[in-house]
Amino acid sequence: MEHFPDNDDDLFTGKDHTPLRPDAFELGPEDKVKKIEGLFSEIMHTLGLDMTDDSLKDSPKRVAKMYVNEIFGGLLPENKPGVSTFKNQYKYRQMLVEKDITVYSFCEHHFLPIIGKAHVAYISNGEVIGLSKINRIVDYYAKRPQVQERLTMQIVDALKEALGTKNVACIIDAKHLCVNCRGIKDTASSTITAELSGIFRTNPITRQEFLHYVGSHAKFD
Ligand SMILES: Nc1nc2c(ncn2[C@@H]2O[C@H](COP(=O)(O)OP(=O)(O)OP(=O)(O)O)[C@@H](O)[C@H]2O)c(=O)[nH]1
Ligand SMILES: [Zn+2]
Repeated sequence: MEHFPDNDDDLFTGKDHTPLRPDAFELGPEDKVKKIEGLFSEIMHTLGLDMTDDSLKDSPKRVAKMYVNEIFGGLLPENKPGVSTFKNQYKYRQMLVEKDITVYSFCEHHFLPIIGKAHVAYISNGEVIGLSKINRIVDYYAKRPQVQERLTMQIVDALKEALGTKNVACIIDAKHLCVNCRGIKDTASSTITAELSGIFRTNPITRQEFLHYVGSHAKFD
């Protein structure tokens, strides 16, 4: 079955995709920490917690710092990793796959963790990228309130832009704690998303080669 409609999804749009307000960066990181600290203290107080308790009193500040600088640090453009490329002087013409990249993200519906693996592939158009930069791109976009579909597309878009090729693919297999530990409480299920661009979308042999390397049994055609 064809899952990929023939539209312009191979084109790099330059869009970030995360729904940010135009004034998203009017407050600097330090002011954001201060504001979130006050708001989170209010949440804890409302839950009935004694905010003078020695163990609890610094939690709002801890949470605020963690939100702004750590788990949602990918909302700050200055944290976007530099992805300088260099010439493919070794003339390697085959697929490169960076597999089992750790994904720690947070679901934007419940603000609970999404934990899994990303597998990323590209075929060089003359430019190559340092391997660790692929992991860094995954981590940058993961550190936002996310849905897995958008995260997968952002990784592919960022690599298309950096490498100047549309021959990029990403599969993410992740557990959503909002599904595992609350709501339906299904601890076994995980979610697979696949963004396949260029030849990974149009050529079933290239697609199967990628799936073979990452050990996926999923069928895409
Ligand atoms: N498409 C998509 N859905 C997600 C993702 N992460 C969480 N969700 C789902 O978002 C949905 C939110 O549904 P709602 O009905 O508004 O929220 P809810 O009442 O908390 O839903 P339940 O989890 O079913 O209790 C849930 O079905 C979640 O499983 C994601 O990355 N992608
Ligand atoms: Zn959720």
